Amino acid sequence: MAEQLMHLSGLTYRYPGDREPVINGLDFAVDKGASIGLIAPNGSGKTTLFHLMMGLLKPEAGVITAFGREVSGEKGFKEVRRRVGLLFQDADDQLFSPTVLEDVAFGPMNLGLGRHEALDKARGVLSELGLSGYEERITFRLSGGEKRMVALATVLAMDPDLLLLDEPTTGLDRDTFARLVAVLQASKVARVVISHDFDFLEQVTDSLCSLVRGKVVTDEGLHLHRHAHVHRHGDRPHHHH
Ligand SMILES: Nc1ncnc2c1ncn2[C@@H]1O[C@H](COP(=O)(O)OP(=O)(O)OP(=O)(O)O)[C@@H](O)[C@H]1O
Repeated sequence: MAEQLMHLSGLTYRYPGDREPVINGLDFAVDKGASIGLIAPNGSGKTTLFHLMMGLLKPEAGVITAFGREVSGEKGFKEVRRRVGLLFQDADDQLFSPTVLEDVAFGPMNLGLGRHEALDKARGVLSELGLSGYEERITFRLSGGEKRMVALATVLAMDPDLLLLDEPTTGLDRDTFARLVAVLQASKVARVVISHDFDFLEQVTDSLCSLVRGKVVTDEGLHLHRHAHVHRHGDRPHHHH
């Protein structure tokens, strides 16, 4: 059996005051090297699932195992957050330093790198993402698409073992979209990607799942739907795995 990075079992979560749990007895495993697309309707609980995986929300039931250990308390999730990079749906939740370079260097410094090394690391990642020249830009004045790419840089700078990307293509223009696809295709880091774009998921993941009534489902129908969709609407050459 493949080595598991994370495993969720019987996970249940309900927002305060809600009658129905949005995540309801969910099972989900992310193996080493996995590349999973998560496509499901608005409000089905995708973002909630990511927040549970990061320990930002506490489940009312279920077990989360990460890197071979059951995680429950804040100490365990601190370790999870060092090794799992979450790209938030809203880049403004991710960026807080005055300049782009400071923002991207913050994570590596937090992981214990010296300031000089961390800044080098940050410059390297920015360049990889086509963001050379952005180092001294004022973070909060960037455009939506620029913010999203800088947010991705902050995540990649931490060399995560697992990437959780929440709608990473939102607000990206054609060229930036293509750059994101290229970066993800070149990366070996395990990933779960939330997107409503079948074509994008087809290019950057090798399996698909959905959320139905609070549970992860991986059915063949999804793949049929995907290919039908791509066949009808695809206008780019597709990367096949
Ligand atoms: N902080 C919150 N308090 C109460 N309810 C919430 C909160 N955040 C989300 N919800 C509800 O939980 C459900 C799932 O939300 P979630 O953001 O996880 O869905 P999603 O699948 O990521 O949706 P989308 O595709 O629109 O981003 C929604 O009905 C939403 O209204």
